[in-house]
Amino acid sequence: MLPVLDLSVAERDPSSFRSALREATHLYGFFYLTGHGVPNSDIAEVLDSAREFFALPQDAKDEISQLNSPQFRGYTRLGGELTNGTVDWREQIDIGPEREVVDGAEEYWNLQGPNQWPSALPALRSTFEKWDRSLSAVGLRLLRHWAVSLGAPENTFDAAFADKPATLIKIVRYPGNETNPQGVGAHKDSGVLTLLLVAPESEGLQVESENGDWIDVPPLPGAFVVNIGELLEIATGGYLKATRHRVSAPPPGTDRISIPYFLNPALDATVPVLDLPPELDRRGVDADPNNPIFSTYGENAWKSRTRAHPDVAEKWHGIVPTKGVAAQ
Ligand SMILES: O=C(O)CCC(=O)C(=O)O
Ligand SMILES: [Fe+2]
Repeated sequence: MLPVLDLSVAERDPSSFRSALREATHLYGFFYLTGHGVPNSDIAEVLDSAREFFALPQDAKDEISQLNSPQFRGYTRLGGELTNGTVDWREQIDIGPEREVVDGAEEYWNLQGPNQWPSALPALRSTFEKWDRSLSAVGLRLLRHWAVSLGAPENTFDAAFADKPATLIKIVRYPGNETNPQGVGAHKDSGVLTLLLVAPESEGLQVESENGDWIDVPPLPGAFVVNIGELLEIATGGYLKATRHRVSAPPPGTDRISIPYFLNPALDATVPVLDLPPELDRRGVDADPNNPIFSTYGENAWKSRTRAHPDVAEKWHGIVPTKGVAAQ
């Protein structure tokens, strides 16, 4: 089982929390987080809204189809997304920061703009705006602990997130089925840090271990599953690992609901590369020719968004993305 870290311990004993954080993300790139302070009632509210949305008739969901959005926001129906060039069997809403479109935008600046909200569920917007505030606070706290645990000043990562962080929230449902075993294919997250909320009893997430085995990650009540993204791997020269993970489709007659929260810096931010203390080994960043990792967040995001949603990329941007890994 993955390590379980209790963020409330960080208040009274920061150094043991930080060592555990560094070790868990060096060894696994993943851990469960308890003691995060997000109330159970907020957790229940986002999970209930997710269920309410997915229970709407198909045309009420398609009202906010991602195909309407040059910024890759809104609803993707079953079968509308690819990872490793293979179809993922999940439906989802993508929500980002609510900002003005950039005039004459090129490449990754095309990711900035408005969300689409379903008229059938007007409360969804305020529910997820509140969720964004709570989870960004948890994520930024974790980043300060990571910085210190790696021998850097506490505020090392603050600047990249201070102005216009490009957070992405997904609300996802994987229906059980017999024909499409890939809920989402194996991938690394492209940003800095992911806080994943999983509905109780929603199985299917697996994380790749050092020796290539896949470890099951069942939900732990009240805990987030936390993992690091490619930019923290870059920032630490590979000392911290962005680990590949995947979701297999649940058994027929059941489903999986999950809400990943991707804490990302500003689109044009470059996450600082740390000078690690000599005892921490910079084992190098994974070099996968199918998955170049860019140090500017927007470039990394543009790579994964256009690969995961080639229909939006082609319709609005006239591009046929290069093949490769992407799940966001
Ligand atoms: O749905 C999940 O539990 C994980 C989803 C995921 O890994 C992703 O969307 O990047
Ligand atoms: Fe992921």
